[in-house]
Amino acid sequence: MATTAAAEPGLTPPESPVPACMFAPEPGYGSGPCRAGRDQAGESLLGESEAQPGLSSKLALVSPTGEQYDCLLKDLQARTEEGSGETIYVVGAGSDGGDYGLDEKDMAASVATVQSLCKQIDADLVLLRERRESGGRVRDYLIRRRVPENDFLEVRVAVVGNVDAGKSTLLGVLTHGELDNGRGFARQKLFRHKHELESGRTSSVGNDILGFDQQGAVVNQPDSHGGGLDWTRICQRSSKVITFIDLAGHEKYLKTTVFGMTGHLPDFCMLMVGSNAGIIGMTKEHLGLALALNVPVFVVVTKIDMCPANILQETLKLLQRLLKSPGCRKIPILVQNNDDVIVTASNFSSERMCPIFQISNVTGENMDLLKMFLNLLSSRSTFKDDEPAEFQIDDTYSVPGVGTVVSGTTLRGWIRLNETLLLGPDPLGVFIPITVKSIHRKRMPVKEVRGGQTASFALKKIKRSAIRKGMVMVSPRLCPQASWEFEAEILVLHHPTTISPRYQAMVHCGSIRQTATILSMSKECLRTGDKASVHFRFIKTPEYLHTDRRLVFREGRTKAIGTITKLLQAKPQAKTQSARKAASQGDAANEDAASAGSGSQSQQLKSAASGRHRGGQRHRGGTGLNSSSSTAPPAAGVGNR
Ligand SMILES: Nc1nc2c(ncn2[C@@H]2O[C@H](COP(=O)(O)OP(=O)(O)OP(=O)(O)O)[C@@H](O)[C@H]2O)c(=O)[nH]1
Repeated sequence: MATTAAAEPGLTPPESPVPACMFAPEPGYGSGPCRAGRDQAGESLLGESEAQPGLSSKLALVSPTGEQYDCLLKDLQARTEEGSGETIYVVGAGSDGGDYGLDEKDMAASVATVQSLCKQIDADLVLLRERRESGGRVRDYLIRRRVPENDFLEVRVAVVGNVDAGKSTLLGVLTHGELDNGRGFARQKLFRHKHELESGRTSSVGNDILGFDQQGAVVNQPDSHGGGLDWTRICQRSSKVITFIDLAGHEKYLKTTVFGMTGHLPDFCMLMVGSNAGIIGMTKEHLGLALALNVPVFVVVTKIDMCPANILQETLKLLQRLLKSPGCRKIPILVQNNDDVIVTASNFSSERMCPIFQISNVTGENMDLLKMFLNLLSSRSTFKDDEPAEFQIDDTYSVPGVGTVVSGTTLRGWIRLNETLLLGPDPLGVFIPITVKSIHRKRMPVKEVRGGQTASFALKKIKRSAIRKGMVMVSPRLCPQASWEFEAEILVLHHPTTISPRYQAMVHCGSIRQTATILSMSKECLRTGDKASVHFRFIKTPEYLHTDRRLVFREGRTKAIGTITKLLQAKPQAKTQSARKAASQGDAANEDAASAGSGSQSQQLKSAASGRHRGGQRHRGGTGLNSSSSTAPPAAGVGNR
């Protein structure tokens, strides 16, 4: 990964930054799914008649006919669905090539129409900006659907960057609302481990939340005594919650950082760069990782309060050069005002645009722009109501008085309280039935979660030692199968010599993190820059995989990225001692669950253990049964800081 991002600086001459206005948001009614509605509605809607302007005109919202109104409504519905519950809507700018802007009367009539549309879909309208164009005023609105009580829109942002770039400090400032003193004051509130407090280095994957209300105001309020955050209160008051996945900047913790980027499924990646230090250490590595996983990146340049102007300019120049280089192919945009925020946020999920913020955690300069941008980000995950549930586990806990708790991300479908899902695969590839005892979203008890949302589940009658990161809980409808072996198309980003069969490295895929051996490949050997189809085999336990999922394959300085193309069932192999041990532990855990289970659940369990839900076969394997070292989260906190 470093190679993709790293090799190019110096090759591409620096160019002047692209102005944000080149990417102005599309007019509220001029594009997108409305087209279908318009086509159905026929020519009369598209065509501009003397009596009634068409939907592509800037006057479309002034006094639409019934038919036009229905079409506008359909369009808005589709757009809010696509934007996971929200969209940016422009009033006063048609897409018919006419001049932009409305006079006061037409603007008032148009806004009344949009308000009426919003009422129909139970959404609110928030004015983001108003500008003057040749024909009058143009306004950008945020339209956000109201969420039911105890629900909120969720966006995950991975925070990466080199040591001392100011990651933890920025999160402290954003989530606690107090500026830093330049000597580590703000980050104190976030540290999880004693050694992190002493060294100031982040070593594990941390979670912090920032809530926005329907109007876009931050709702976080640290309590006046301990300075802690009441997550439940934040979630109850928020219509959108940003979860920051705070990842370590030090090379020594790169494995954890990769896990955070693959396993926690971020919607976006916030790459932090210290303006005085520039693009050093792990910056390119982290950028390369985000690119490899197709996660859109925005950059936050910190410490502008203490950086001489010429050094800041140099850092920005190198950053833009790096982002534009053939390995990245991004369009860097320096965000300088509210207009730039709106334009970049509306186009951000396109993956190509890369907004750059310049902030100070000490003076708070430009912090409002960053907050506004975060409020406008929409989740990239799409959700279909009828899909079978799938949840990937990224951590396990033993919570006193509660029992075994797993945290992770719901990939699709609904998961409801007291529902029975299949948990697995164990070292034998078996999935066992498991009942969801309670559900928390950001420490808040809820009755259900759906695709795209992170959650923690307290599970009935299972020991924590029987669960490991990378396992899944899925709907029985999926009849899950575990795979020991798979094929992937991979690209070697870096290897000091050549890779050949029998080479072993760590595969990261979602929350799966396990060493795999290369059994065969479509080329004799692979060097940096080579692409090939490669046949892998896990060394410890089979895993639940999907085709088309991205993976990262790495060991030391060797890095490759790829996509799974085929799942393979392996032939049985002689059981080794470690496999026997793992199997016996697995069986013991299953028996625990079985003996504790009652009635139909034990029955189901028997059928599962007898191989009904068994994927793969009996194979050699390691102890696989959880060496997870996570500790119980404090109090009711389940799965989060
Ligand atoms: N003057 C100034 N100091 C800052 C700013 N941001 C962070 N700092 C200081 O920079 C130091 C490092 O900040 P951290 O937030 O610990 O850096 P980090 O990127 O989280 O580092 P790791 O956790 O080790 O990856 C701390 O002493 C902060 O007080 C800023 O904008 N201005």
